[in-house]
Amino acid sequence: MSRNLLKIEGLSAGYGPLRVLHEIDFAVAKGERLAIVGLNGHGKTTLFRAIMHLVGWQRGSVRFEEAEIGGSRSLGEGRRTPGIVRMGIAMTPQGDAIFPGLTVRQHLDCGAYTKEAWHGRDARADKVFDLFPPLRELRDSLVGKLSGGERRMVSIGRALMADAKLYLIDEPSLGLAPKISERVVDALMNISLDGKAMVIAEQNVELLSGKVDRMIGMHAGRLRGEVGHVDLV
Ligand SMILES: Nc1ncnc2c1ncn2[C@@H]1O[C@H](COP(=O)(O)OP(=O)(O)OP(=O)(O)O)[C@@H](O)[C@H]1O
Repeated sequence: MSRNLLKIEGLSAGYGPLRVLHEIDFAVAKGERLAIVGLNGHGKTTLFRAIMHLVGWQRGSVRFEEAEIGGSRSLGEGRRTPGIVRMGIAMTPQGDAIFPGLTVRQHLDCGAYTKEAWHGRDARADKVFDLFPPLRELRDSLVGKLSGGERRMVSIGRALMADAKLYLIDEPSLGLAPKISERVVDALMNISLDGKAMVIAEQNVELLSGKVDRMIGMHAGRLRGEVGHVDLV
């Protein structure tokens, strides 16, 4: 049995004629918290979107729990987005993708996508409230009325409602004041990953430095190996 939850080999992806990712290789082990760090526009979001099968095109191998979910047409079931979510990958998209007219609790319920997650949604919501205490009070508030930090908590909380084994968190600090970003990141570090894993895409390296297990740099659609923050620019 492999200790890798996710293994990516030779992944290229893009939109129409634009190639954004170039032959990416990396793996994420069970229990690991990994950061993909790089400046805006270098392909972090596209990497997450390729894992979820949401890019214009992709080729190469993406294996999740040893099952192929990558893009080639010959690879069969499990490679379309709903199937990938059901297999156990949950993404918090960049910019939150919230619905202003829904309440906090309604958002959380949206994330309970699988049958098991839906049946256990009250207990799961309770765990999200333990992780993000301000949301407990705000459970019946419309998300459109919340602050940026509270909305980020809702967006991350929604991903935690799925019955997922791998969490992809895209730019948790985006648009937030430094203190709030730190609070959000601390919460991410407190999520228990027993047999699960988390990948965080971020451009603020300082925020994650010393907190995640491993950091890989991304530049112009290529991974640059493990980095300290000095190597990144
Ligand atoms: N839907 C799309 N159609 C065409 N080009 C796109 C699309 N989404 C992203 N791109 C292009 O792909 C490149 C990589 O963008 P991507 O969003 O993956 O980078 P990123 O590192 O996540 O940066 P950011 O934090 O700004 O999202 C950019 O040149 C961007 O303009």
